[in-house]
Amino acid sequence: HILQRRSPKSKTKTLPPGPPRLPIFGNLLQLGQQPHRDLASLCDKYGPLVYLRLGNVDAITTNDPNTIREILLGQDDVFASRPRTLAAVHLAYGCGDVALAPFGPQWKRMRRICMEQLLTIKRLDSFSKQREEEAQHLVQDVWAQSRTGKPIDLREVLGGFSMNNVTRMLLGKQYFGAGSSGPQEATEFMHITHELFRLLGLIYLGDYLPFWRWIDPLGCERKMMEVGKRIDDFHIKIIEEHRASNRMKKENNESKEEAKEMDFVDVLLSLPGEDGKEHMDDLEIKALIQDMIAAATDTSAVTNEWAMAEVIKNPNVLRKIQEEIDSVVGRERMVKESDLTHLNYLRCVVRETFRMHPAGPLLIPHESLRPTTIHGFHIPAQTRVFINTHALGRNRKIWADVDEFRPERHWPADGSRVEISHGADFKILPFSAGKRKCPGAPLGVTLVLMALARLFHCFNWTPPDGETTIDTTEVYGMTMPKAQPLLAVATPRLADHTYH
Ligand code: HEM
Repeated sequence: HILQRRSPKSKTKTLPPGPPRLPIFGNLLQLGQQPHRDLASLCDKYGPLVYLRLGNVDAITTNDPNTIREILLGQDDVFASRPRTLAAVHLAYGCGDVALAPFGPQWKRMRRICMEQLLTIKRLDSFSKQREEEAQHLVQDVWAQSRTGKPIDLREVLGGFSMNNVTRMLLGKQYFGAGSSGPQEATEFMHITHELFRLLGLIYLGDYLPFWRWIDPLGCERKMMEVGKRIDDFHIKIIEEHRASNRMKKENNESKEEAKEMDFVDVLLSLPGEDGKEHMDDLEIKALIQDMIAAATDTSAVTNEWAMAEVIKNPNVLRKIQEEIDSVVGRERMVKESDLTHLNYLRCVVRETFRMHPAGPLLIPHESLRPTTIHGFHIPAQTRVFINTHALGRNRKIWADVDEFRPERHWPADGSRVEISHGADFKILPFSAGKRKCPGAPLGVTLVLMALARLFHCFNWTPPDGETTIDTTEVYGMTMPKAQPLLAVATPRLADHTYH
């Protein structure tokens, strides 16, 4: 399968194998509505490392653990950049954030703020009470809905759980429920966030064919600008509200210095800026607010919905999860965060969910900073890298019965604690690895385990009346949700007093 290709700059170098391409479009038209599946078929046909030409952009894709390890760890310094896509420019403050920023001093500074100021163990611990309240709110919401006997929309319930956890930590307020500033603001906020994910996930032709931007028949770029502006209005309002509340606190001599009282926006407002400036630029603060909301909410909500869908489809798995929680926690109290490390079978369920439904099916695309070589093949500078984690989890060379949801396959022979966020073998990669790996993995894992533990401990779950199974069709996006929201019937399984 090794095709000799000539790149304009390096006439004799051999690019990795890949499909034949059309003039101008290259291989663009070979990617359809499910690009992760199209890219997987190309790996089946051409091998573990495939070269594509997408319009005027060089690209590679892989679903192979050793190649992924080489890209993300072995050559981390070459592949740690991001492409400046139009969505990133219009929706992430000109790539001034962390997640979509090209490699360089600005990304390093923003990433350091994330790691050393926002997502520290101490800071995350300081929000454990809020997370506990949100878990209780989730159970009570489902309990109240279960009394009607009607199917519950789990997408709505789990989306609210993730969003509330994130906004309480980030903004100090709940968006859905008693602490909300009003249903209209919450709905608008949720709507605009969904629109943001949709646009960030698009493979927009204008990124690959410059002439396309002149035509833009669906008005994509205009839409990106519109959404970017509406989100910016939200961020401006958030910052103004915080400044006003801090001024009032100062006038009343109240101090917010205790770390446990500071939400993320307060922390950012208190940090010095670059080059000796007293404060960070508002643009940087807005970009970080944006990243925290975008990176934390949908990823955990989508993972929870998939886990619930697969478990409801597999009643044996549900029974085993419940047996484990009953034996570790009992039936007289709710699951607490400190229980989560002891729920090894549930941890296998989450690992299996990530194998089949990774929240970032192509991670966030990486880009090479300079020319390099992988497995002897030439990779030009500025090559876009699609690490196909969806296809990695379904790679038949490394997994058996890939379409079966079987948590037992992750059970460690020595009975040790099941690791969710990383694994040396690179056979699943839910949070990536290397310089760009997810800095929110510990929080993400906690949000996922907690919601699942509570919902499986407190309720029995069945598909809606008349339906024997759960549809697991997916729809491609930056995170990849089920095509249809998950509906299921909940029946309380603990004594009434336990729920209050
Ligand atoms: C189940 C939950 C989550 C999953 C599955 C997940 C997964 C990912 C993945 C796959 C990436 C891309 C890595 C790469 O391109 O190599 C990423 C990046 C990122 N995630 Fe998460 N994530 C989750 C939760 C969170 C949370 C809770 C936060 C923060 C509060 C967060 C913040 C970020 C940030 C800032 C980046 C960009 C890192 C960079 O480019 O330097 N994530 N995440």
